[in-house]
Amino acid sequence: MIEFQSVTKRYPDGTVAVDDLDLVVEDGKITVLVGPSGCGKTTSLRMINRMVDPSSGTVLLDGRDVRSQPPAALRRGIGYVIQNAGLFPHRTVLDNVATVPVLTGTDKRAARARAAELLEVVGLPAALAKRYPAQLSGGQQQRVGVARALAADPPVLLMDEPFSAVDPIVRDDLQEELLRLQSELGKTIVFVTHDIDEAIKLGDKVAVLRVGGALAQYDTPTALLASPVDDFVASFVGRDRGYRALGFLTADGVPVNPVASVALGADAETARGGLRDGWAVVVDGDNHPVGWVNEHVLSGVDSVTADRLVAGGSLYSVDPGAEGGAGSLRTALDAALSSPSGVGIAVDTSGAVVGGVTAESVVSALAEARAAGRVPS
Ligand SMILES: Nc1ncnc2c1ncn2[C@@H]1O[C@H](COP(=O)(O)OP(=O)(O)OP(=O)(O)O)[C@@H](O)[C@H]1O
Repeated sequence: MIEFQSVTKRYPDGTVAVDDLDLVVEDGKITVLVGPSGCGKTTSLRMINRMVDPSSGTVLLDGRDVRSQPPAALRRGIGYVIQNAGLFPHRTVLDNVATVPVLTGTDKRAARARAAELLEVVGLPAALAKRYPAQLSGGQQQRVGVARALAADPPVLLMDEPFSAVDPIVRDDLQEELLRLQSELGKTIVFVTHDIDEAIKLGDKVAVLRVGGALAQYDTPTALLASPVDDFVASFVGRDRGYRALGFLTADGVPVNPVASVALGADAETARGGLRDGWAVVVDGDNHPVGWVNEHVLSGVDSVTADRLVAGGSLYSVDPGAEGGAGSLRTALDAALSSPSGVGIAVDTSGAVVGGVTAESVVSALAEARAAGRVPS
C-alpha cells in the first residue's frame, strides 16, 4: 500500500505543486491521478520513487517512509513508465528490456530470455526484438516501455502519461492491453493522465487534483460520474458524464432482435426482398458485418458488391453464451446511434452478427434500471 500523509511539495521558487495531500493507494489496483496541467500529478508520482522529496509530510510504501530507503534500492521495487517510453536509443529492444535485470545482477542470457517473454506478454512480435527503438512505431515503443518496467517484476508500477503521445486508436489498444495485463499481474499501479476518459476507463479509483495541488475528489469512476463533489469536478468530469456513466451499466435488459441481413455478392433482387424498414446489414462468409444496403445502393446494380455499401457504425459486442455476457449500455447505444439504419449491430466474440439493438430499447432499459434503483444518482 502507498500512502500520502499530509504531503506538501514546495519547489525552491515558491511554487506549491502539491498541497497537503492525503491519499491511500490500494494494493493490486489501478489508481489514476487526473487533473488539469500543472496540478501536481507528476510531482505526486515522483515522490513515490524519490525522484522528488516532499517539503513536508510523509509518503509510505508498505508502511515505511520512502525516505528511509536509498533511492536505488527503493526503485528496484518500482517500475516507471513515461511518455515516449524513454528507451535507450542505442540499445536493441531486447536489451532495453533486459537492462535493469542485468544491472541488478541477473545473468545476461537469463535476462534476455526473460525480456523475450515480456515482449510477448505486452503483445510485441519476437521479430522486433533486434530492432532499435527508432525503428518502431510510437505505440510499439510504449509497449517496450511497459515491458522494460515489468522486467524486474516490481510490485509497484508508476506510469506518467504513458499513452499520451500516440494516436487515439493506438491509445485505445494500449489501454485495453494494460487492463488485460493488470488482470493477470495484479500490480499496484499509479497512473497519471490529464485525460478524464482514460482515467475513467483505467482507474479502479480516480483522484482528481486541482491546480495548486489540492485533492478535489478521490472516488471510483462510477461515483465520480454520479456525484461530483463540486463544480470544478463536475466540469472536469465533463458535460457527457451521463453518457459516460452508461459505460458502467450492463445492457442485460436490452433485447437483441433478429436483424435483416443479406450476403455479400447476393443478387440485387434477393437483397431487395431482404430489406426491413428499408435496410439490411451485409455479411461476409463468416457472418461478419461489412456494411449496409438500401434501395438506393441496389438501384441499377445486379448484385451486392463491397464498393457500394453504406458504412456501418460501431459494433455492440456481446458474449451470448456467458452469464452477464451483455455489453455496456454505452456500447449498445453508440452502436444504434451510429448505424445508418438506426439498428445497432450486436456481434459475438468471433465478430459474427447475432442481432440488432435500437436506441429506444436502450433508453427503456435505462428507465427500468433507474426505477429498480440500479442507477446511482
Ligand atoms: N522543478 C520544478 N521547479 C519549480 N516548479 C516546478 C518544478 N517542477 C514542476 N513545477 C511546477 O509545479 C507545478 C506542478 O507540476 P507537475 O509537473 O507536477 O504538474 P502536472 O499536473 O504533472 O502537469 P502536466 O499535466 O502539465 O504535466 C507546476 O506549476 C509546475 O510548473
